[in-house]
Amino acid sequence: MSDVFHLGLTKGLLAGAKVAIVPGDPERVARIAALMDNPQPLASTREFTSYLGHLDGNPVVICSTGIGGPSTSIAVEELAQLGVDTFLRVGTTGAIQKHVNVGDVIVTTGSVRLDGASQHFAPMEFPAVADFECTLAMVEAAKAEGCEPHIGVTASSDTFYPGQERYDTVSGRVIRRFKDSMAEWQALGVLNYEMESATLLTMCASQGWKAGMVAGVIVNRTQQEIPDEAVMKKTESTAVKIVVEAARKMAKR
Ligand SMILES: O=P(O)(O)O[C@H]1O[C@H](CO)[C@@H](O)[C@H]1O
Ligand SMILES: O=c1cc[nH]c(=O)[nH]1
Repeated sequence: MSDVFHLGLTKGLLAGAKVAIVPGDPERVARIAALMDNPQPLASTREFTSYLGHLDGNPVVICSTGIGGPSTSIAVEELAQLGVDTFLRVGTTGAIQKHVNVGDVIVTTGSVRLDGASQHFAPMEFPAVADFECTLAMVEAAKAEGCEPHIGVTASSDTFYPGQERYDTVSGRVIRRFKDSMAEWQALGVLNYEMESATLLTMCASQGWKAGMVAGVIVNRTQQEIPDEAVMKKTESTAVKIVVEAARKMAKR
């Protein structure tokens, strides 16, 4: 029987893992686990697919969050209930700065809280900030992988379309709040859009857990809206290698 409400996991299944890798996409979980020793599937419920793997003998759990803050908040809370205290998100992302290329990697130091879920954990004045050690581990792993990562602020939105100011929709419009919002984030030096880091980083920073975030750039919004499949696969695979090496380092502590 599961020890938690949604994930279908028990403390025993996690074998004492303190570090979790948390991608959005459930299909990414097995690909991450394949880079570890003795990968074992654990559970699959709703958007939450989980595996256990080992890095230098240390257990690391991989569990997908699904898309967006609400399901991310469930995955993070239940993994913490099972003893995890360090969360490394690996995702895909849309860059908004001209100098950030498709195929590049972004390590997030903090997120603009364009979500709703993070406000259930801390008031808006509280920063969605990444843990320094996790961030350093991500940056060092990226460099070891031969990437010079972009390091900075991410806009993290509850919605893929209006919150990221996309007009390629059926209605072709966004509400006033988001009109010209991309230009504003660009002017403020924000690097990219994704959908889970505001929730993850706020939850962890406000509860004494560690969290970091790395993402592979699959589109640049100043150039194109639809990603190329082959480029997307390659970029995701680079980000996955980086997060596994960062997890190796964090699991050694
Ligand atoms: O690739 P993942 O981790 O799902 O991350 C990004 O991709 C999804 C949107 O396509 C959102 O979850 C966003 O944050
Ligand atoms: O543009 C993008 C690409 C991936 N994920 C997002 O949330 N936005």
